[in-house]
Amino acid sequence: MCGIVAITGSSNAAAGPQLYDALSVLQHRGQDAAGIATDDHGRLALRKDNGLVADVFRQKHMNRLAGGQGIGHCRYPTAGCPSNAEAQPFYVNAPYGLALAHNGNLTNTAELVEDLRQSDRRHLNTTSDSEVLLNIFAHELQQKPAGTPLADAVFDACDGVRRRCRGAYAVTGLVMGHGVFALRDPLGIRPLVIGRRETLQGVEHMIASESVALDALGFELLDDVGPGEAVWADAAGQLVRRPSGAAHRPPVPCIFEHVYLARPDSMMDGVSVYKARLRMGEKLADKVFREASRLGIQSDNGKPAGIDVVMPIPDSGRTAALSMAARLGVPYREGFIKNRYVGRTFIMPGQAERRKSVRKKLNPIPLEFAGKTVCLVDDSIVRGTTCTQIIKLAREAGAKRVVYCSAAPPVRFPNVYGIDMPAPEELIAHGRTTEQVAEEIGADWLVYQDLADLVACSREGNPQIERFDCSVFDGVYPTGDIDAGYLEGVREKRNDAAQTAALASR
Ligand SMILES: O=P(O)(O)OC[C@H]1O[C@H](OP(=O)(O)OP(=O)(O)O)[C@H](O)[C@@H]1O
Ligand SMILES: NC(=O)CC[C@H](N)C(=O)O
Ligand SMILES: [Mg+2]
Repeated sequence: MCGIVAITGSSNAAAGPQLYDALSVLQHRGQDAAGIATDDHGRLALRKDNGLVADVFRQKHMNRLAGGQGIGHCRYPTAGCPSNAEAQPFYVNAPYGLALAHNGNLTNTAELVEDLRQSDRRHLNTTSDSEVLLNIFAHELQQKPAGTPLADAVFDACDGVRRRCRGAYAVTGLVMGHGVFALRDPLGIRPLVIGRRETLQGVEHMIASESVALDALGFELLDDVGPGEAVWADAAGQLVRRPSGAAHRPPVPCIFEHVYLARPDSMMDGVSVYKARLRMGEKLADKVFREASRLGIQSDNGKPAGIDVVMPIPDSGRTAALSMAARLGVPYREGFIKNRYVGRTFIMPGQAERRKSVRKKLNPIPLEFAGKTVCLVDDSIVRGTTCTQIIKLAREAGAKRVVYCSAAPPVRFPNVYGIDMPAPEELIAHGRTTEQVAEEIGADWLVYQDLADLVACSREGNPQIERFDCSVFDGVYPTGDIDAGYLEGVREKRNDAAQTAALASR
């Protein structure tokens, strides 16, 4: 995942600062690089670099990011390399001058690179799949005869992208001197929402990965961009939408957005992430009741499975822990305090950095642990970096027993749609039973959510969604183009050793 955004509108005299604010609200989606491109009366202003939003943009950059429309991106690298050359937005000067920001991963990049070089005679300067996507779009737009109304030409170019590109893509783009566009892949794997704001000067539109960005800037959530849908918005406040043939079908969104990636205060495809996480906690409590009775776990304190307290693993474990504690009828306690200046560890590149950061990020309050059976609740266990260290900390702080609960099922399969889980052997649950994972992480008892329950938690938010991308849990890749050879290629290119080497040479 990455965060993407676009803003345009009649009264929008200063898109730059607003894009900056939107990106800081989307920071949790990508901490590695950030960029903004604005249309300063037909002249492109672009600033991008590795780093957090607050570090990449200095006042002098903001002064240069003038103009009333533009796009922004914060990056979590999941394809190509972590160099600042692959920070986004990408730009090509023809036709019109185009900039593009992408969330997701293409799954046929190698073939597209060949086509772009051989048939389309286009130059690619990086290893980024997003640069490929921009060049496909640019080539398709270039094919439209002069005089075609621009929104139609952009929509036809989006048809071309859908025809040629496979995988997951939520896109915002800027057509210099004209307007902004957005596109979501035919399954709608990655999220994208449209917002609208009315001012005395007219109507403005914003398109963003998550609705929290709209909230923060005072835009009203109009709708989600539908699966396969293309959207055009211009400085005159016009919004035009072209649903794809598949748009009347519900999306197949990535369920991991609801588990971990998205902020809880976001709405995605009609689902409140917060409510979905509350339901996850309730279902997890039900699973604890079921498993405790199946395994005959005795209680020595009159509470379910003898659990004295429920504690969240900050931040993303918090919502599920809250409702789980209530359902179990057990006190909820904050046993770990988070250092607010350390970002998310899972989306950091490189395992060494992630491991160091967990300890810098979380510190226990010993009095909450001494002599107790503690139930630690996290949203998910992926590589096991967080839980292994946390359980050790809980024991050092005096916990008598550690029950570890994951609001998501075991993550056993790689992700190919824009989450950095490339190598199955790096996933702690890969090839291990729940009991073996418990032993590996040092838990006395480990409880995972069932997949059917997780899906039910998300579906309850929008029953029209029939299917989610649950590939990291069940190995079913909804785009239908992923085979063992492809997965092996991803593993080879992006395993931890390969990424550590790439980071060292960045
Ligand atoms: O098993 P692992 O490989 O450690 O991955 C899972 C952990 O990583 C994430 O936390 P993170 O620190 O990224 O973000 P958060 O503050 O939003 O919880 C997630 O919430 C889990 O705690
Ligand atoms: N996670 C993402 O959405 C990444 C976008 C793009 N594939 C990149 O690696 O830069
Ligand atoms: Mg976490």
